[in-house]
Amino acid sequence: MALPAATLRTGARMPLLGLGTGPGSVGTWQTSTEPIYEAVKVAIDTGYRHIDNAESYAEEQAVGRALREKVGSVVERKDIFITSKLWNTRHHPDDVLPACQRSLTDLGLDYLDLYLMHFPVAWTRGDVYYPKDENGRAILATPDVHFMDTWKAMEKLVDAGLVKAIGVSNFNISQMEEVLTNGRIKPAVNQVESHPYLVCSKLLKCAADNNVVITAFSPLGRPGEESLHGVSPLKDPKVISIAEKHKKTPAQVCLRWQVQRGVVVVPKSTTPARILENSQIFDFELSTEDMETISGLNKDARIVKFGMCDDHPQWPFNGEF
Ligand SMILES: NC(=O)C1=CN([C@@H]2O[C@H](COP(=O)(O)OP(=O)(O)OC[C@H]3O[C@@H](n4cnc5c(N)ncnc54)[C@H](OP(=O)(O)O)[C@@H]3O)[C@@H](O)[C@H]2O)C=CC1
Ligand SMILES: O=C1CO[C@H](CO)[C@@H](O)[C@@H]1O
Repeated sequence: MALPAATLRTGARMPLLGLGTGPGSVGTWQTSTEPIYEAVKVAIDTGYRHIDNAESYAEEQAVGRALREKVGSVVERKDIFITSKLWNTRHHPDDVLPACQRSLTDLGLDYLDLYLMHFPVAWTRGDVYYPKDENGRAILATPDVHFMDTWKAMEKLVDAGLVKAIGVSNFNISQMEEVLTNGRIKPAVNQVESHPYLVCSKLLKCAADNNVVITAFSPLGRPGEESLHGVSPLKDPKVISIAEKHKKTPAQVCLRWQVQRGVVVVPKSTTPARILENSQIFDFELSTEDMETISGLNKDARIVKFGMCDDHPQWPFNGEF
């Protein structure tokens, strides 16, 4: 099964559907990486050809084990799209190459298809992923590292052939424009939170005008953690009604709405039946009216806010998306 793909500014094809491997809200994390190892194998057997990773998920070794079992037998390396992300504690230009090399080693790869700057905010250097002070605030980098300095170090990863494309994540419109204007290499992708309650229409327009592909993270609104964040697009009566009309599930409707407007989705599941369910979104079409109804549900409701660093000048969520 060849899944539909977006074309990056590099000419590479990025499958519109990928498997998320992130650990969910801080505080809910599982200690075992076995579910992700199993999920990646199931996903590849199901036909997924895109896996979304990050150093900070602490799951890249498990993903790497799964890839080693599948790449070369079930799928060729060139036919699978692997993303990783540079974490907030690795923004110092001297830390960028080692961080990328570590992800490559853990994933067992000699190149990444896409490497994203995970957030525009630099935290203090070191191996603690969530460095916090006694008040629970993130310890910021001192001196600060501006994201353009980090970006310049990421450009060198492309020059060195370690990554095929670079991009950003959680960058608001003006931050994305800053990289577009000042970067020698322009960002191929901006990965942001998006679901029917966080539609990001202005960002999508700006991205389309500038040849940036948008990836939606938390595309299902992280069901199961609603008590923590109160965002439940899968329970929205209009989403449910559209799903019933198409004999699909609310999750499939949320994912279809994104891919039909050209947005890449990376739903996470470690449940084989849901991994399959989330892939069955290319055999039906939403009407123009369905698309508009879903876009009309926007509430600018954000799950991933990173309030622990909202005092940083580059904290993105007071800007436009
Ligand atoms: N760049 C960034 O800053 C961020 C990136 N991400 C990326 O995006 C991915 C997805 O986002 P995430 O926050 O995990 O949220 P999602 O919206 O993908 O929700 C994941 C949750 O949904 C459940 N689920 C999956 N499929 C279904 C379904 N068909 N019906 C009902 N429930 C379902 C899963 O449970 P189960 O496993 O039990 O099936 C899991 O608990 C992450 O894994 C990560 O790769 C996420 C957050 C931030
Ligand atoms: O990428 C991510 C950023 O931080 C989140 C914390 O809510 C992670 O869980 C997530 O997967």
